[in-house]
Amino acid sequence: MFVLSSPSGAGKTTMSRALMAEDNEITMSVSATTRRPRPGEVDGVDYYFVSPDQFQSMVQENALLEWATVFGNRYGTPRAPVEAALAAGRDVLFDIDWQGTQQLQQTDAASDLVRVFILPPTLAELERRLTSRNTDHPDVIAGRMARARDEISHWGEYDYILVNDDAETCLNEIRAILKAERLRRKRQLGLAGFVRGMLGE
Ligand SMILES: Nc1nc2c(ncn2[C@@H]2O[C@H](COP(=O)(O)OP(=O)(O)O)[C@@H](O)[C@H]2O)c(=O)[nH]1
Ligand SMILES: Nc1ncnc2c1ncn2[C@@H]1O[C@H](COP(=O)(O)OP(=O)(O)O)[C@@H](O)[C@H]1O
Repeated sequence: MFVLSSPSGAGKTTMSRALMAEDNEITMSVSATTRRPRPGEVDGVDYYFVSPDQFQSMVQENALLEWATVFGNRYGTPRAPVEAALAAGRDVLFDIDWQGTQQLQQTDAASDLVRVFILPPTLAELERRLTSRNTDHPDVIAGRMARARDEISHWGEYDYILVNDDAETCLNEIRAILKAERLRRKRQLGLAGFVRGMLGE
């Protein structure tokens, strides 16, 4: 379970899309949200766009692995697709905030979790990226900047911290983390059999 968190605008979506395009062992967890779609966002691909009532039903049916309120909207991870992907031996990529990360940390799957936090090079650059993304009203951008300090204050709860200055460098660092974490002994299923076979036991 590979988690990417960052203040809004630091580059999670950019990194997630690049990773998904090149790595076919990982499945993106598509969150449900009550926020409205941005131009170009596709229902079922970027998010499941749901009403507040639909979201509340998902909470009550225990259909979400974790959920949180961010910028006045509700966001949550549908449980079934994640459990199916993990059961099939696939890795799962989560673009979720610190609240969701803390909730995953409290589940039985905590030892499966790899938590990566992406920092912007500066707050001024963060604001520039939010503005140049051209997807949010200035009031919304101001709200996201106001929350950035709060989000950043949780950096100490993550396993890896990256500064997304140059996008390609940051992507390379993410690839390196993923590679190393996949090589951990506990994640190499079938290794014991491989070694037994090699030793002729
Ligand atoms: N806890 C939790 N946070 C989520 C989920 N999906 C998205 N988020 C977070 O909600 C915040 C806002 O996401 P979004 O509206 O797409 O804005 P953006 O990240 O600036 O593009 C980001 O910090 C996301 O990581 C989720 O399923 N659970
Ligand atoms: N390393 C980078 N250098 C310059 N611009 C970047 C970089 N990484 C991302 N961006 C741009 O910044 C904006 C915000 O990135 P995005 O991935 O949407 O952030 P998040 O998902 O964390 O909110 C987008 O317009 C994206 O193209």
